[in-house]
Amino acid sequence: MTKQNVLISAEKNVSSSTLALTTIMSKSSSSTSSSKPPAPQTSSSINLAITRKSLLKQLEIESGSRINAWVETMKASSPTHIKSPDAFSPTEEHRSWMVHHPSALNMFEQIIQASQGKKIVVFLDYDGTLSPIVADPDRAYMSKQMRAAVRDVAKFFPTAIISGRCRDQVYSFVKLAGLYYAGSHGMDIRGPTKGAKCKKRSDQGVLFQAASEFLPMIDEVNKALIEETKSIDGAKVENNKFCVSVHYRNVDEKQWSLIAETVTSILKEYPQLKLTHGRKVLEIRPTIKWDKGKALEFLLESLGFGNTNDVLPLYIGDDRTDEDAFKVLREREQGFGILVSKCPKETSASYSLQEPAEVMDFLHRLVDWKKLSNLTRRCK
Ligand SMILES: O=P(O)(O)OC[C@H]1O[C@H](O[C@H]2O[C@H](CO)[C@@H](O)[C@H](O)[C@H]2O)[C@H](O)[C@@H](O)[C@@H]1O
Repeated sequence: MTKQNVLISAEKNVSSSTLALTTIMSKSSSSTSSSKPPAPQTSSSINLAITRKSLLKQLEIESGSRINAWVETMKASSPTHIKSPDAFSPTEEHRSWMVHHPSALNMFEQIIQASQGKKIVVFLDYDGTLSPIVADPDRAYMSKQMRAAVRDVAKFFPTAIISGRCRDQVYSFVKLAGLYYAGSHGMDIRGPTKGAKCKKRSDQGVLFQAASEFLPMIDEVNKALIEETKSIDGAKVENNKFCVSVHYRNVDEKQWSLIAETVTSILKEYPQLKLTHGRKVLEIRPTIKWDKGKALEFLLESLGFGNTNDVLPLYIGDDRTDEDAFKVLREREQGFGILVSKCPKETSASYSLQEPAEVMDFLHRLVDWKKLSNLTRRCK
């Protein structure tokens, strides 16, 4: 919807407010009609015109400032607007951030120390964690080396991938059967399918779907978003089954407010859906209380670690939506959140890694440590 359309719908609202106001005014004038002469037509019309004008102005300001707020957040969450620190000369801000969120590679010994007597469970986000961020979401492939690292980790530790993407899509990138997959921001969870020969792989082993009743609504919104954004150059709508992503990475920044307006005006018709921010993407999701943090808790429960301290969950992710999982770990005082980021960011994670390459190093170290400790145990 264009700005003009937003104003048209605002005007519709004003018309009904004005109508209500007219009714009140005419009621109050009729109740006093016996004692007072009706107000002259001209003054009433002038008053109404002024009220209508100021209401319209007010609505325009409110709608405009809401869009501005969205655009500001879109800019703030876009890497090009964040000053990327030089790895060799980090800024003061970055240095002090690193004090609070040190590198998980440098803190590896401490992490292992904390895992003594506990079972490590590994949770991994996909985009920006296992695969580098690229312009085309359909081509966000993970490297063979990364796949091998994840496969090795899954041999030694229960491992889950929790992504904003549709579960089947993540599986088509990762292609590893021995893992748990939680797609659509954790709303669609499937267990490992290793060894199973089933044609309908995608339906097999489904453990939980938190938002099945939203499927028709998500489909409808997806179609509306495709239709309304098709004239915006570079915009891309991705159907993630229980949620929808509207990408603006390839949209000219001057058009970002148009994207925000279009999406928010469609969502006005769907109060059961909410809008959140990702990396140059607007994400439309059901308002249910389910997120990556809930998915993490669900998976721990399914693995038999719901009510025990014998577990050390490690969650590695780069995005705002991963913060829900980092918060859960903080609240449970269990395990560690590891944020993948080159820039200082507000986060509930304990540690940091700079990029997917460092994530791969971290996974290798976990595997090497486990192999060595198994060997040492056997030799005793
Ligand atoms: O939870 P995640 O696995 O991190 O998924 C979050 C979103 O990731 C994808 O978009 C992001 O990665 C794209 C490929 O690198 C990039 O082009 C886009 O700008 C990023 O926002 C995915 O396409 C979305 O559907 C996910 O919600």
